[in-house]
Amino acid sequence: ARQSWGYQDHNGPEVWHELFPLANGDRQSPIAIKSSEVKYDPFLRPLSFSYDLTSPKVILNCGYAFSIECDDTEDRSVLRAGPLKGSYRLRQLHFHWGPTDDYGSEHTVDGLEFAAELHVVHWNSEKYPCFVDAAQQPDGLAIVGVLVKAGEHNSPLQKVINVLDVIKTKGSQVAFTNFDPSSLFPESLDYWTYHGSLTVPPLLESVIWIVLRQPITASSEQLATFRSLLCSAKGEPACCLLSNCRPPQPLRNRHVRAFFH
Ligand SMILES: CNS(=O)(=O)c1c(F)c(F)c(SCCN)c(F)c1F
Ligand SMILES: [Zn+2]
Repeated sequence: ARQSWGYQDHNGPEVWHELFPLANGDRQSPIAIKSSEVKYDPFLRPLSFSYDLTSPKVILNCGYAFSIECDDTEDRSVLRAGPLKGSYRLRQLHFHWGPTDDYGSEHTVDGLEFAAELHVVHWNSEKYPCFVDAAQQPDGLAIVGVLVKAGEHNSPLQKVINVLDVIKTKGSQVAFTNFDPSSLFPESLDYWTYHGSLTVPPLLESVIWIVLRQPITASSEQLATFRSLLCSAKGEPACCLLSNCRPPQPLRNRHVRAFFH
């Protein structure tokens, strides 16, 4: 069968459109945020979230990233307000990164690339019965994006990094609970918001993006641990997951709104 998608030259973001035509859609993510072109929207509200420490259940290496998967069978961890109507249930969180500390975020701000980016994924549990259905709808998902700058050691992140050696190969997973995803948020919850998509195939255009203005930091050693994960399964020739970031996509007929002046 044809190689599935990935991040190498032969199967990376530049050729995803061959298998996933939505790659050339008109509300693709990520985007390059230009602060001079965003519009302050006085009707945007502060973000409101409440996360239950026991929602996270496992951490897994899915081959193109590692993710902390949460129990989303009931409304225990939700995101509300901000640009959203109704409440969105926490599903999972994961990171994107690059081969060096110089780039690896997906969203960029005024041309600035960050070392990595955290995505906290939620789905509209008021309107849709499950994540898979919500992911097909224009208002189905809400993802909080947090930019990660290389710098100071990040101690809440270290709890996640400590288990990465146990999920080195694609398909491996380990129990991971008693964790508060908001421990990874920066102090300011100022955000930009726009309508976009998943940034991996199938690139579904179902995401209300909420990108926090203030980056968090992680040390170079912590970022290097991300790159030591393997995109190969156990028993296969080892290949490191050096980068899993999609470059910015055309804004087309979209506006980015700011919660702050
Ligand atoms: C925005 N980042 S992303 O890479 O496109 C991405 C993922 F990696 C995800 F894993 C999920 S959850 C669906 C799988 N269980 C998601 F909604 C999502 F949008
Ligand atoms: Zn992501």
